[in-house]
Formats: sequence, structure tokens, C-alpha cells
Amino acid sequence: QKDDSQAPVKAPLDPSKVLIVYLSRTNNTKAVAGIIHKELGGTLVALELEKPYPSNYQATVQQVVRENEQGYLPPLRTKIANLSQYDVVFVGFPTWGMQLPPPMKSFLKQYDLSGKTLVPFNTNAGYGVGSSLETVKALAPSSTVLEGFTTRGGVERDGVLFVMEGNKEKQVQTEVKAWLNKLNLVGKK
Ligand SMILES: Cc1cc2nc3c(=O)[nH]c(=O)nc-3n(C[C@H](O)[C@H](O)[C@H](O)COP(=O)(O)O)c2cc1C
Repeated sequence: QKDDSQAPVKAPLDPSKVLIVYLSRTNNTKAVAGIIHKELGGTLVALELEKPYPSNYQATVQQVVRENEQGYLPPLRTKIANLSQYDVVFVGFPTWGMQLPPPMKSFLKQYDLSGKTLVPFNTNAGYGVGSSLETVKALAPSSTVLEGFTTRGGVERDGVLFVMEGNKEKQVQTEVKAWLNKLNLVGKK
């Protein structure tokens, strides 16, 4: 039998050290954030802007194209106090224009996340994460970025908004749990 008496005892993740920051327009990414929060606890924060995007989808798409072209970082209304207390920061966002949405770029630029563990999660309309994960890494060069989670969310373009209910919700719950276990952040009870 293997002698594991010298193996380090893994402490459970302390919820007071977990921050979950997310951007969500039609609540799909918010639902994934909620699942993570239910599993790990921690502080859950929605990113809100000083000037919200238009409710019109096409107007928002156009605005995001311009912001990405100009490298514009929209000012955040959300302020996060005592960021230094957190060791693990989950960052959740939809794919917008196959990129990281400008508000999440604002967050990563504005806050010093060096030395922290970043854990990305994403929903999208079926076209994937685009360049968003690369941008997270580029904007947080002194953080450890773990493997991200991504799932299909809504398709606002086609009038499909919130989809995280029923079987889809159950499926995503199962997938998120498996992903968190694989990340090894979840301590043994
Ligand atoms: C401005 C905008 C741009 C989008 N661009 C893309 C895209 O490039 N690729 C994609 O798969 N989905 C795209 N989507 C769809 C969202 O990623 C998808 O609906 C996501 O689940 C929305 O998350 P939320 O409900 O948390 O806002 C876009 C949505 C918006 C509003």
C-alpha cells in the first residue's frame, strides 16, 4: 500500500479569499457565476458601467466595434473594495465581437491582480471564446490564469436571450462542478 502520510493535507478553499466578477447583459453568464458561487461561496460582483450600453442589440454591437477599434475602456460604476484580500478571482464574460468585452478589459486594466489566480468563464452564442482568453492573459501578465470554462449561452441576435434553465441549467451545473474539481480549487470536505 502506498504511504501517503507525508502528502500535504489540502486545505479547503477559504470563501473569504474568492471573488467572482462577471459581466452579463442577458443573464447567461450571471447564471454560470451563480453556479460557481453556490459551489465555492465567495463575493459575487456584477460589473456595471457608468453609462450602460443601449438596450438595442445592433446599437450595442456597433458601439462595441468602435470601442474595440479605439481601445476605449468604458468607466466602471462598480468599485471593488479590498481587492487585496482575494487570492482567487473568477472573471466571467460573454464573447462580444469574438473578443473580451470592453468592460472586462476595463476591470483587468484598472485593478492590480498580480500574484492572484484568475479563473475565466464564458458564455457565447456558439462561435466560441474568440480572442477573449488570450486578452485576459495579456491584461493580467503577473497573474496565474487557470483553464477557463465556456458554454453556449443565448443568441440575442436571433431573439434568444436567457437559456440557463431546465435541462440546459442542469447540464451546465454538472459541467461547472467537473471543471472546478479538475482545477483542484475545491478542498475535500
Ligand atoms: C454586443 C454583442 C456581441 C456579441 N458577439 C458575439 C460573438 O462574437 N460571438 C458569439 O458567439 N456570441 C456573441 N454574442 C452573444 C453572446 O456572447 C451570448 O448571447 C452570451 O450568452 C450572452 O451572455 P449574457 O447573457 O451573460 O449577456 C454577442 C452578444 C452581444 C450583446
